[in-house]
Amino acid sequence: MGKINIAVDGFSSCGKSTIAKGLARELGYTYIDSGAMYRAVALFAYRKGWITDTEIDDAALQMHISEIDISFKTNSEGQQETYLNGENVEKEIRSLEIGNGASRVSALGFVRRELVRQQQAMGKKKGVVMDGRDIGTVVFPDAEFKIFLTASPEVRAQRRYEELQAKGNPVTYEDTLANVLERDERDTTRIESPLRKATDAIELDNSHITITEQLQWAMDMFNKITK
Ligand SMILES: Nc1ncnc2c1ncn2[C@@H]1O[C@H](COP(=O)(O)OP(=O)(O)OP(=O)(O)O)[C@@H](O)[C@H]1O
Ligand SMILES: Nc1ccn([C@@H]2O[C@H](COP(=O)(O)O)[C@@H](O)[C@H]2O)c(=O)n1
Repeated sequence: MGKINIAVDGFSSCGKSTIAKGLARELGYTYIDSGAMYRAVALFAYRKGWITDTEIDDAALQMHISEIDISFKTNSEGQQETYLNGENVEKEIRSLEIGNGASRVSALGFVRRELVRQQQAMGKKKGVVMDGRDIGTVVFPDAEFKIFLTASPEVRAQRRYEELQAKGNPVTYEDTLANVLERDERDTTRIESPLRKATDAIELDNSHITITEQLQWAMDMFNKITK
């Protein structure tokens, strides 16, 4: 079998990018973080003043959506970083605030249609591991291998809290848990492409397994599917 596309979906902060990056590294595939694209759109809208605590100026965002150019580059340490109109925004898009803004702009149909179009173009030649919320259901419904990752909200919040602390981002565990729960609620209940497990996805609850064990599980599944 030639190269395939791999879809990794699941709840916020459950380890999707960790497992997707690991698979891409092992297989020599391209990793694409679709959540970073929604985060970049949110950052663009924040900077323009189109997102407040209570509202989004969706008319303005829609009118200017074609001005948003999102790309990825690999840095000298081999890490993929997100660029918004040529500017490296990797650090800025990882805050809880931008994560929350991303989950708000991602509910807008015109935003989803534009990003899904770009994501499908990236997967045309196969050999892509993409993580997100709608990869197995909407972006690559024909992906040969689909993973649906879960973990308890408390485990996810603790992991994200430790990660942000380590990066010098002074968040509290309580705020991190609230962010995870709020995004889960919005992502699963929105009208446009809500987070769902694709019927042909394989589910993994990684609450009590290590990063190494989950990658081994994914590689075993990949080998079974492609043999
Ligand atoms: N099995 C695991 N055990 C312990 N920590 C893990 C495990 N998997 C991932 N992590 C850690 O959990 C944190 C969140 O992981 P990751 O960024 O991969 O999640 P995500 O689902 O891609 O998040 P987001 O929804 O924000 O895109 C990271 O700090 C990562 O190192
Ligand atoms: N395919 C996707 C990916 C992401 N989203 C939304 O973006 C938010 C941020 O994504 P992370 O993966 O970086 O956490 C997320 O909460 C989703 O609302 C999406 O809708 N579809």
